[in-house]
Amino acid sequence: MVTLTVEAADFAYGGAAPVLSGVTVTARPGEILAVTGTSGAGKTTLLSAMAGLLPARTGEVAVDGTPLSGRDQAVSLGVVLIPQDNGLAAILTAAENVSVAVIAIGGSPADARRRTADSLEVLGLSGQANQLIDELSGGQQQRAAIARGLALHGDVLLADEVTSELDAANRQRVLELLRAEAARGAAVVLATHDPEAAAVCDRELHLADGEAVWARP
Ligand SMILES: Nc1ncnc2c1ncn2[C@@H]1O[C@H](COP(=O)(O)OP(=O)(O)OP(=O)(O)O)[C@@H](O)[C@H]1O
Repeated sequence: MVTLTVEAADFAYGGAAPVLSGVTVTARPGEILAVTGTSGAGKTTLLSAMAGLLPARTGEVAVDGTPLSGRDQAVSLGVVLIPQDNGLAAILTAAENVSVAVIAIGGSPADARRRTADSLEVLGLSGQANQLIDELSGGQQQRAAIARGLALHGDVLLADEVTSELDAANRQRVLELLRAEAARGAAVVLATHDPEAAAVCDRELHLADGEAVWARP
């Protein structure tokens, strides 16, 4: 079980003014932290920084006290990102997308087969396992990306707008799966503009006007 901390951090792209300034937040094991805000408020920016993809201009992002230096190191520390654009390889099947990711973090082929079948099943995608991503609907692709994220059994799970294309039943199922991830000890962060999704999270950090304030500490 690990804790991810963001300490007095500014996040910016290139030489531009910071998107977010003075952000301090902790993602704790066993909890779901909601990151909310309107479009463009900086939710993806914050999750990218938590994933090791965007360095802090000032301040620090750390996992159990180890400052993040890049995505590969974050992966080795157990930080899993389910990106907003799903990040799936369109020319692979749903099952291949999940299996390749499990093998990339050191899983055996047998492990990958088992975790792939399990994670696709809980997301209701067993019947689509061997379909190419290109052949899936937007909501099915979103669920395949979530399956891939769950199959990695991360210590930190960063979920960026993962319910945006889902119907009510699937949204409910995904929120329950995120809760189960927290229950096994993961620190879960959910970026969302959906107030109902945010409401089932343990705490809520709201982004607005370049700052992060606690809506529910
Ligand atoms: N790669 C980038 N280069 C430059 N600016 C960027 C980049 N990515 C995002 N931004 C800018 O950072 C700001 C925050 O964007 P971000 O994607 O983090 O917001 P968001 O809250 O996730 O929005 P949405 O809900 O629409 O996904 C926006 O003004 C955006 O234009």
